[in-house]
Amino acid sequence: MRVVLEAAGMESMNSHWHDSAPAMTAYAIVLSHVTKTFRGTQGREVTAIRDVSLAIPTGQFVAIVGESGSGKSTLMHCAAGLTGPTAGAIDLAGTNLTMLSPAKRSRFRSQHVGFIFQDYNLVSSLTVAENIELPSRITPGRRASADTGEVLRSVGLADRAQHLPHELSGGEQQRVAIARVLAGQPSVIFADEPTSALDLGNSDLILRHLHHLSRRGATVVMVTHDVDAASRADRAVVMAHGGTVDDFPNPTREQLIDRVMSAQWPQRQAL
Ligand SMILES: Nc1ncnc2c1ncn2[C@@H]1O[C@H](COP(=O)(O)OP(=O)(O)OP(=O)(O)O)[C@@H](O)[C@H]1O
Repeated sequence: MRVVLEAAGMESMNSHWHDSAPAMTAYAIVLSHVTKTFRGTQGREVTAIRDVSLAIPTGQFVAIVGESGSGKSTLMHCAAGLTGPTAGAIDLAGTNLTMLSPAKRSRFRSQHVGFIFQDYNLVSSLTVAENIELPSRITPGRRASADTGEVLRSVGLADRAQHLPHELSGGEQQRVAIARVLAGQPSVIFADEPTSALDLGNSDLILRHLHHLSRRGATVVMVTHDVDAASRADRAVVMAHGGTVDDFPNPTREQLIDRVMSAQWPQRQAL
């Protein structure tokens, strides 16, 4: 572990995670000094994340938590290879993403990575079953998918296979998105605010599935501003102003509320 942390330049930031980490040697994701700057209209630049280093062991369920604008989505998009960093290096599932062309990066992503988005991202013209089978049908080299009926049963939607997404509630659509990930069996899963539009029961189900997936060996990165959801992860990395400011193993809701608020709004102490 020390070797990778040193490579990522992050020994001190992760010291308490380091102390309690299980004896894992493999890392699914390593970000080394990653910066992402967007050039907006009229040439104005916004640096969304700055010099971020982070190492995520294989099989860990990690939450990236922080206030709006802190850089969570940008970090996730860089780590998943959806966008290239301005500086720094990203290693995902043993492959240096920054060395790949956009086309190769896209192929790599479709073979190894699963996504769950806040707005479900289902293809509206395809049935629930077709949405679940789509990634393995269009991706050469993708691992054989699990049985569609079986994964639908596991998310409580066995009787909805032939329905279109608009015939389902938001919670049910997110359960289809989880079923799609279960079917594709990716080694790394990125979830961007997967529970923010859901009621308590559906949120709980999604979080249980994410936890279960990580226990089966998948690495799960969940971006959220919901500290309740984040406290269900093995680890929470707190972001503020484009950087990582803390890193909690087995985070509690109270720890996260306090750290997120003090990082983003230091002036509140004076009130
Ligand atoms: N394409 C872009 N062009 C210009 N600026 C951007 C772009 N994407 C993000 N930003 C800026 O980068 C910063 C971080 O944005 P990001 O979406 O990563 O934050 P976030 O923590 O995910 O926020 P939220 O929780 O509201 O989604 C913000 O100031 C945002 O305005």
